[in-house]
Amino acid sequence: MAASDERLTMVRKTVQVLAAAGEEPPSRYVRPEQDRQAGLVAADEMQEPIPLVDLSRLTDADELDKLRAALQTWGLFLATNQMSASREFFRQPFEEKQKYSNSVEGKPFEVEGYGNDKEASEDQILDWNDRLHLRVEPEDERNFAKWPSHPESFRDVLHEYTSRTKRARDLILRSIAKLLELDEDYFVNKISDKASGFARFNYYPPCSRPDHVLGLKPHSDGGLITLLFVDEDVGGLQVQRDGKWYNVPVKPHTLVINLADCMEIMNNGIFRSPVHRVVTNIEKERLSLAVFYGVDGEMVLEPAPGLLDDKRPPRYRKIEFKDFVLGLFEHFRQGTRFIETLKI
Ligand SMILES: O=C(O)CCC(=O)C(=O)O
Ligand SMILES: [Fe+2]
Repeated sequence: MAASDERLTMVRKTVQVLAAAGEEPPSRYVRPEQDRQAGLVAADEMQEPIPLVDLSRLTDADELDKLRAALQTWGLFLATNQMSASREFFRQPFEEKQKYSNSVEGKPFEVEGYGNDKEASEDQILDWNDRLHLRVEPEDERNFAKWPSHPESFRDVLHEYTSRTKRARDLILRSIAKLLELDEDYFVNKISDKASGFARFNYYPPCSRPDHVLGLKPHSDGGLITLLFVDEDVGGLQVQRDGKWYNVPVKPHTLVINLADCMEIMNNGIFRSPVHRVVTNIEKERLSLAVFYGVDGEMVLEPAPGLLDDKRPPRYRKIEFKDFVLGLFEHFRQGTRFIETLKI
């Protein structure tokens, strides 16, 4: 094994451990000079705020209009909901969290579990976050060995929460189909009970150099839609529009819902999957819970035929979902977007 391969299979320290040591972020986390010059944390406040959509009123025309406006402008919107993300897991001692680790020395990296994102090359700039990543869909493929048993309520709360987010997913997919004048069930019928769903608990410790590192690098999510629950009083999520960064407002008991790349392809780019990032801060830790809903493993991704005609040709190449996933992870690590390579 080459020396560099050996280094990559070693278990990396979590960001939480680095932050607790109180040192400056190691060079592997520092963004390139050109990113830092632009001011890494800087973003504008939104002039017109993102609409707040009431999920229980999406049958009304005015609520649907709000959804359209939000998707056209930002690709994401806020939705009222209730659930408090549990901090308790990340507050436990390191050894306790390691029981659910995604990287055990000498074994291949696992997609599910606690730890860092996979490090695929030495030039990959790392993100200032630790995460717990768990499959929630299909329900019969959940790997409970990776689901924390402490706090005791963790499994029940996540199960309850994701049964609600799944209902919200279907409601939103139907509303988007309506806006596009497709059959209301077009997107819902494209996926089955085998469609994927992952919960990603992101933990961002305070960082001594917010001007040098990012909590999460610029990216768009890969699936259909993402339902994101963010910490009540700690901002950090920013969304890009026309090359500029904007702070996404923090509202208690509210979800941020954003479209993801598969949805952008399927709606032929009418509604985009927004590029977003997370910046760090010196004082406060931050937690978020993203539930990513995707499609079936066997699916072929392509723009909905009902949206195409002579004047509206397909803007994306057809691709099998399994090839899409491979491209997605490769590009995410490099900080680029695979969907760009599919544009016609
Ligand atoms: O922590 C956040 O606010 C955003 C998380 C995110 O974008 C992701 O997990 O893909
Ligand atoms: Fe994201």
